[in-house]
Amino acid sequence: MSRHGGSIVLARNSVNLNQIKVMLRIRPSSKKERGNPSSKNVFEIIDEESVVFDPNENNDLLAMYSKKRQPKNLQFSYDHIFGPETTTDEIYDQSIRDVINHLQDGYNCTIFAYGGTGAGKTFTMLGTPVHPGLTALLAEELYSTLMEDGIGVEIICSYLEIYNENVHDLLSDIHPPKALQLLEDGSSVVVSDLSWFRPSNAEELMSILRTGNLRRSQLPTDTNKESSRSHAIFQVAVSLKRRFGTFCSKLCLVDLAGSDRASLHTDMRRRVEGANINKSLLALGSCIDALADGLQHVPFRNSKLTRLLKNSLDGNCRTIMIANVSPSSLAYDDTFSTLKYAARVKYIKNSVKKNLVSARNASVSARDLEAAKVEIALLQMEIESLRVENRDLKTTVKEHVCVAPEFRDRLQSCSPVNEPDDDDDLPFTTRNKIYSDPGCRSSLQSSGSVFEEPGMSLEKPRPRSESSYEIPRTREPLSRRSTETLEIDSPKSTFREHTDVIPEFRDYSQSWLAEPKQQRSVIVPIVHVQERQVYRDPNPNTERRQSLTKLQRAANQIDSKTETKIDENQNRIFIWIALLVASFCFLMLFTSILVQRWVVSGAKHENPEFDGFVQIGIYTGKKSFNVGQGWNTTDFQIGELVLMEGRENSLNADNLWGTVITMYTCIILEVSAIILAIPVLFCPAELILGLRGLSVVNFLCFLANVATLICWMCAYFNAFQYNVLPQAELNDKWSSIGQAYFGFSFWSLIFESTVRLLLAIALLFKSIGKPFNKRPALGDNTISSTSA
Ligand SMILES: Nc1ncnc2c1ncn2[C@@H]1O[C@H](COP(=O)(O)OP(=O)(O)OP(=O)(O)O)[C@@H](O)[C@H]1O
Repeated sequence: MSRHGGSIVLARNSVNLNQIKVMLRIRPSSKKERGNPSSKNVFEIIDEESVVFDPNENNDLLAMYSKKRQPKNLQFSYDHIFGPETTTDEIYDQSIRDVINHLQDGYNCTIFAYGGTGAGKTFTMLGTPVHPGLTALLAEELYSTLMEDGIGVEIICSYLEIYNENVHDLLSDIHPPKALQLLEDGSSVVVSDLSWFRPSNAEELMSILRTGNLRRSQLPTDTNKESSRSHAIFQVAVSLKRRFGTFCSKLCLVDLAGSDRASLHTDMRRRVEGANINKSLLALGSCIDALADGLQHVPFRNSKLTRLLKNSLDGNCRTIMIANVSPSSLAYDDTFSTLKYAARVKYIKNSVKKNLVSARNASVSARDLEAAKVEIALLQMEIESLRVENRDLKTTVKEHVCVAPEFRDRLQSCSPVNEPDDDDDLPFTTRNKIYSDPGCRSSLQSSGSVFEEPGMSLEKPRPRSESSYEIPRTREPLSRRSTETLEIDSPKSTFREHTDVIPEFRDYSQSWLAEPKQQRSVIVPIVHVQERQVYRDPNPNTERRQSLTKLQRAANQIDSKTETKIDENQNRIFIWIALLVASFCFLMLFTSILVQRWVVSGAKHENPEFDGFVQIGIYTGKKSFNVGQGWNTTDFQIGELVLMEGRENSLNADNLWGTVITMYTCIILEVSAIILAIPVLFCPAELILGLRGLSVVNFLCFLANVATLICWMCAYFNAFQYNVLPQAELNDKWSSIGQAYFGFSFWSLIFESTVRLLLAIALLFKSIGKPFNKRPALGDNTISSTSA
């Protein structure tokens, strides 16, 4: 019972969540109202939930008998009454803050401000820079609360107005604004071609809102110099991914246009505007009446406003109505009308449900559809942003280029039109998995490790063996890049993991990009990465982790050995030179043997007119004497020299045998040096013999040469210096004592030995730090299965 006798309680308070929450906000008197003597306060606030409209004045008796209009003296109760002193912040704290929790729980929410023109709707919803409205406060808290979750939160927004019964997109740049269509979609209405934005923070959301406000139709009225001539609906869709599903909720913030008295306007445009505003508000009133009376038919289709607010009034939505009123009697009719509206709204019941899109429960219902619509809007946003990202990437790709055949091939292989032909031949599922990974390209691009240049010929890797492929070596200038084989046991690892884990890949891409563009095509790869399926661990996580650990270890080993790897191209040239030098040396040795002029000894006669000499080889010798009748030449066997009698120092057999043995050793080693150098040319050095092996062989050649030379020097000093002529010629007054000197064969061998020694040193020098003959065993630079 009211303390005001005769007043009627038109609204009752309720805590039912399905009911629309109705709040009354009485704004402070404006300057104009305060300055008007006929203006008086029409409210008496009883408590937080009750207010008396047009209360009886104290001099009741006088009023009763005077001709003055009788005060209505009506008491209204709402969920909350906010007096003129209450700030928007306080309203937010007391009644609006819960909206964030509802959104988080997956409930749709609508807050709409209702009231006559100049009653304070826009002030409440949007506010001013000094007094932020509910939208700003909600936006701030929405981001600060939801973004704490981090991953799985998406917020998008749209802003539209209904002006003269046309729906305009306030965020569209099209001018004049295009009238958008409303499409019936089951129980709800969708605005076609409405643009949605994804603000990343509250400030961005507010700037979107401000942009929309600038485009909103406004005109000054008698009551309000910035009167909104359209109904504005700002929508914020929220998607929250939770473990058990995705909550999709939507917040609608509605700032209705104030009712207008068309008769006050002479301007035709203003009259039409006013008529349309009133028409839509009337339609809203009819709907509220029908809903409050529980009628079967609610005339939502009578206006665009009611069609759009249908779900907020009659559907799955938690709705808050803020009835804005002026305290002044100057807005008496508007205020009374608003109070009645608000009181009727209290009787409307909604059916509020959570919008949970569950993977398990896929039954299609109205609320699922509602959630799906929000989801669709979010996905459309995502598509749009991906389009932009794709365009940016295409631009970036023109400046960055795929850095290695392996990378490029993989990128190529990601494309369905460019599947590698030999993919099926790959022995391991690992490789097939990588090649067929459709996310490969995007993951590579987003990793920032790999780039692709359109127009560049993409060559395939040259498999070294059926389970290996090529990747570029790093830390070498591109022009000197060589081939190496890297074995990595990575049965389940993706290519992305390769690029992430092996620093060489990244280094390569960086060095590649650092080179001038015209030089980039000179790519001589190659490191071979051999993927071997080693693990049979059924637990993919363990396997993956082990694989990554192994990759990391392999990468470290590559790092430490990079400096010691052989540049194959350089090696080939070097080995070619070594082979030519070795062949030349062998030629010298062969010529030495062929010429058989190791020692040449003069033969003097007592008669100085006579002349002669003896050429001494390994097996044979030749004597030439000129006794005045021309030269007389005879061959002889070296054996004869050994067995020769009458010599002061005979040429002993040891020297001869030593020469024969060392000479044969020379021949064998030199031939083998040539033979061994040939395969090294055509296979990786480490795999066959290695440079150091060749160096050793050449050094042995040198030693054999030296041994031969020593034999000859011994023979020279022991025998040839004294006498190489038989007794008969001695008797004929011939003598060779002290006249021997080294011949062509000896000097040729000395020259060859020197060259051979230099070659051996060069090979040794070149092979420093390289494996001796074979590449290291598999376990040395790969990770064997046991190492895990
Ligand atoms: N609670 C308040 N405190 C201070 N000033 C207020 C308050 N409410 C409204 N005003 C002021 O009253 C004027 C009219 O307010 P507002 O524009 O919000 O009205 P409205 O209901 O949106 O009007 P219309 O429907 O014509 O657009 C503005 O100058 C605004 O600053």
